Amino acid sequence: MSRSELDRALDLITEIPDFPEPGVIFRDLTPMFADGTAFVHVVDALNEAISDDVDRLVAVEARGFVLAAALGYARRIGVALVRKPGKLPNVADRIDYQLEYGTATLELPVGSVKPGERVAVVDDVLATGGTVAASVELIRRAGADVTGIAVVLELAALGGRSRLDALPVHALRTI
Ligand SMILES: O=P(O)(O)OC[C@H]1O[C@H](OP(=O)(O)OP(=O)(O)O)[C@H](O)[C@@H]1O
Ligand SMILES: Nc1ncnc2[nH]cnc12
Repeated sequence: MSRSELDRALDLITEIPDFPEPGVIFRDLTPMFADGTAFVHVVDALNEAISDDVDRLVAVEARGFVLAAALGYARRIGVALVRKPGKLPNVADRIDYQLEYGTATLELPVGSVKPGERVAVVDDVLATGGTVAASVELIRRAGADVTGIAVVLELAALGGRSRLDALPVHALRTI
């Protein structure tokens, strides 16, 4: 894939000022997800960024699910669906964390990550890093190893990378 095709795909991400609250510039990836060509290029680029020896993907509700589902299908590996609270009937573990705009809780389904597995975390946006850091903690508490993190967009000013214990973070675009 040429760089310009991926750039064209990422250029579909739009900036929405003051959403979901005043002062936040929200990066809306929905136009990129809605464009079939862009979606293919973004998923292919994420796939290249994730090491070949990964046993499982972990994704966070909701936008992370869309990316991880496509990647899991392409690789023929399973996806652990880390969810917002109150959705899962069988919770293995839960963690509270800070978001750019508020606080949140994430829950890991029972049996979705197994001890000793090599896991990559997939999400759309890395902002403060709270979401990915919480996912990494859930994975480690389940006894698995996080080998890397792949995101579409990194908001560097929010310092997410520094919260991730020097884990390899691959962002398709950093702004
Ligand atoms: O690095 P952080 O500061 O933690 O922020 C990044 C997270 O924020 C967004 O999720 P959001 O909670 O808005 O949920 P959504 O995917 O359901 O829209 C985004 O999809 C990431 O998961
Ligand atoms: N500014 C932002 N835009 C989109 N998703 C986000 N998640 C956290 N901060 C975000």
